[in-house]
Amino acid sequence: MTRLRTAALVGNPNAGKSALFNALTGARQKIANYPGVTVERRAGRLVMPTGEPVELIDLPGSYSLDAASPDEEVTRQVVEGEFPGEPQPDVLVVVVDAANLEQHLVFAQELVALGRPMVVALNMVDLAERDGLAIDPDALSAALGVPVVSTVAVRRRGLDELVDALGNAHDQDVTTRHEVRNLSLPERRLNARNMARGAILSESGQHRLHASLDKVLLHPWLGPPILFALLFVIFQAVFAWATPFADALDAAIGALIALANGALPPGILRDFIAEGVLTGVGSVVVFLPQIVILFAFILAMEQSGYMARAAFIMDRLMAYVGLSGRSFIPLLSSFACAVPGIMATRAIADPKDRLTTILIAPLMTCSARLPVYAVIIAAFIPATTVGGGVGLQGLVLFALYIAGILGAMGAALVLRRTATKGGSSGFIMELPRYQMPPLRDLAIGLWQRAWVFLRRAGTIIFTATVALWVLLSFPQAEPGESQLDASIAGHVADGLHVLVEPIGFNREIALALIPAMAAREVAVSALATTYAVDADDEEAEARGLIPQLRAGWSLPTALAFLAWFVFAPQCLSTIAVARRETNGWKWPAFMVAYLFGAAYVFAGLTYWSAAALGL
Ligand SMILES: Nc1nc2c(ncn2[C@@H]2O[C@H](COP(=O)(O)OP(=O)(O)OP(=O)(O)O)[C@@H](O)[C@H]2O)c(=O)[nH]1
Ligand SMILES: [Mg+2]
Repeated sequence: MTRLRTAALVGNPNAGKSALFNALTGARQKIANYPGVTVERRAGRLVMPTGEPVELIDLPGSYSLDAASPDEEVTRQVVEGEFPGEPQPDVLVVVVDAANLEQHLVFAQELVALGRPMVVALNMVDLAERDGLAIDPDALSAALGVPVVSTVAVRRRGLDELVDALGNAHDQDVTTRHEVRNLSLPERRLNARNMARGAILSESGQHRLHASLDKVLLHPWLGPPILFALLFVIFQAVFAWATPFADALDAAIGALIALANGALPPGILRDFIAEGVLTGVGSVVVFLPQIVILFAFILAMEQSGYMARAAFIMDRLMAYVGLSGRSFIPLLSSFACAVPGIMATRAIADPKDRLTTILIAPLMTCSARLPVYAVIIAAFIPATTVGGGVGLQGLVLFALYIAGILGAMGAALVLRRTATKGGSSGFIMELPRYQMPPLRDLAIGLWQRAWVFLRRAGTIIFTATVALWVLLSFPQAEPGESQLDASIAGHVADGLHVLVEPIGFNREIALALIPAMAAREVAVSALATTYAVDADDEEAEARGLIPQLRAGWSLPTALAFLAWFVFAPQCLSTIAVARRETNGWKWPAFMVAYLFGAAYVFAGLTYWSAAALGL
């Protein structure tokens, strides 16, 4: 008996492979209630009851071994042992959705026909039961000729049995499975229907509630306004609910700065800690509550199954600009961050669709823009309500998100007629069932997002801000001279200022844009640090960023700054991932050029029209 070394989770999209992977290995892979979440292979360690470790591999969902999209190709390669640098998995764990059995058995048969040792995880039996379906795993096992174990990945049910079956499967006799070999697709479909019918013990049919929900939510006229209204509420909440928490964080950071100023002797170290670290990085950290609120909504929409409906609703709009609804999920992920968004395009089969989606993904308002938008809104947009208790600040934030979406749609429209010309493919996406988001998963997801944000603050934002502080602090100014004028950074800013002055940007903005190439939030920390370094005395320094902005910027400048960040591709990670996903520099270079061009034009238009209106 040889030792079991590797096992791979395979199956249709949204079967719960990653949920099983997380439950078995303790990993924290992203799971969400729509197809196409996992787009690359991930390995983790599963410890068998004997104490032996097994490498468990989570794979992208797939409908067959004839790969249609880049993510499905990864699955095919791993399953067939062609993935570079990786041996063929010893055992396949085929994950099927119990409530969608007929459909999932089509691919399962293709896998069985490979004649490899395998176990079937009959997952989501809880949802099947909820829908009034009772399924007999033994009947299914007899029909497929492989062991079948019922599981509920999110409640950790059936995991021990699955692990046992996995251990035994390694020495399976695969010679008894000839009957399913070499069937055509229609034959497999027919077989799947028969097998599913044979395994279903009872069916009471309680799909009605969900069907009627979809009648409303997917209604051609009702669906879009409902989606729109929901997004509107989210942005209202981001401002309304976050304020007390943000104020408390702000006060805490203020207290830390006062503490540092009191405890340390005047000098370079104190300035470094107060101006560079606490003021700079702190100015970004205060936006944590807003980020958390935004993600609470996004995660709940993903887990409940509503997000896939949103893709369905958007499909028509997407078709107008030459994209399919398939692009919606990657674009939606880009609201968190364009990096996973661009990776999610691997689930798009058509190469031109995929390229277009990559090129427009950075226009979706990622969470790194939230601090930039929020600080300008807090400084320049009064916290009043307009008609019927709608908060003006939330409204402006909503408008900025819409501006990003419209920008992306406009860009797609142009690209599809020029650079990525070609017919657009049809929309095929199954709609997942609705379900209450598991609170535990929500909490884990939120914690992960908060942690990503804080880690960025501690690494990339910290580094860029400290580097800027050094350039701002040396050489030191003569008495009476402004520190900014004297510094190296000030001289660099003078050069760039010439370029951006026509679009209403001042020297501080010009300076902040340089380190903000690393990440957008750095624009905020850079401004905070610049004003703190340049402040004449401690009192001016302690006032914080928002009063400095109010005192130093005109409204047209502030609006132009917002318009700039709707478009500007200020994120090195996005550029890097675009290079990786398009295998070269051509498209990322194109992306950066067109986005900077658009940023310049739209910031300029905003500045000049605001100025003309006398704002
Ligand atoms: N109720 C219930 N929900 C489950 C179960 N397993 C997974 N889910 C949910 O089903 C959804 C899909 O789970 P994932 O693990 O992301 O599915 P996947 O097979 O990895 O999907 P792709 O990566 O897109 O191929 C998520 O919302 C999970 O919370 C289960 O046994 N019961
Ligand atoms: Mg997955």
